[in-house]
Amino acid sequence: MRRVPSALSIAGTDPTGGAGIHADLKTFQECKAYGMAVVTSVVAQNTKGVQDVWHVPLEMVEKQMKAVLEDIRPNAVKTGMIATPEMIEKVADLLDGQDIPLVIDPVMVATSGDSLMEQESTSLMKNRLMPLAHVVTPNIAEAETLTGLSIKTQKEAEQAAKMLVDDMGASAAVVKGGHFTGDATDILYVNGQIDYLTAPRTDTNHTHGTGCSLSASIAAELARGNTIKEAVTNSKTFISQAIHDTLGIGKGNGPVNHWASRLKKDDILV
Ligand SMILES: Nc1ncnc2c1ncn2[C@@H]1O[C@H](COP(=O)(O)OP(=O)(O)O)[C@@H](O)[C@H]1O
Ligand SMILES: Cc1ncc(COP(=O)(O)O)c(N)n1
Repeated sequence: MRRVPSALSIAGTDPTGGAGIHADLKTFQECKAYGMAVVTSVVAQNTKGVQDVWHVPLEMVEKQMKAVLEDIRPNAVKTGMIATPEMIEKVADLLDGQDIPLVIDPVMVATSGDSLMEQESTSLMKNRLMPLAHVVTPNIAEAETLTGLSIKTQKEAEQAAKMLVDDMGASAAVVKGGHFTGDATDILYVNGQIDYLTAPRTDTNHTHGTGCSLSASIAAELARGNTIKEAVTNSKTFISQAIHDTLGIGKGNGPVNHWASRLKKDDILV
């Protein structure tokens, strides 16, 4: 019998497979963790945008989480889209005290610009979820909403990362620089130290699900027993390859290539 680490995603759906739990499960598999998923919201979306959202009733979110947790103890958990204040509270209550490494991707807006979180959720995200986070992974806009800072420079992104940890209680923060210009530089703040993780920017609009996939990779790496710094560094390599080796799927902002690192030329259909 083989033993593998397991990782759980608590997030919304994307029927085109590029973002949300679909991206998370693909990433867990690629990053060698057994993948599990609790659905928070069913989202009718594609690479062009979000058409509709249906929130799973609270008691069903709770039942899904309990079904997993009473049977299989995940080695790491990640949260993605948790849209309403009530759902944030419920998820936080169920994760509090579990002592499982937790990655929080504070999903607020899709790549298409459509909102995925109610505005009233921000304070609960800050007060209830953030203190439970081993790693929180906002993009620039999300970091601005959480900290109230205006982030135009990397120094300001550093300041936001420090606030998320020193003032809001996360153990580590990665402020992602995907929406800056120039190299794709993410700022990691952990153990009182700032690190810059830089990759060349790929000239593409196929970035649907980049944030989901990066945070899922960090969760899988933590599940495998890596330190936060190792997990974030390895995940940066994973996402950079997945963005660079683009698939060209969909009519809008297409998904990343989760199996880029092992895809051979012959596997590509033309
Ligand atoms: N065009 C790109 N080329 C290379 N890396 C990118 C590109 N766009 C985003 N990234 C990287 O993808 C990850 C997700 O970042 P970002 O796009 O900012 O998050 P989100 O999807 O949450 O908006 C980060 O590691 C970021 O640096
Ligand atoms: C269900 C769901 N969760 C998250 C995102 C954001 O995706 P991205 O990683 O592009 O920010 C999304 N479009 N849909």
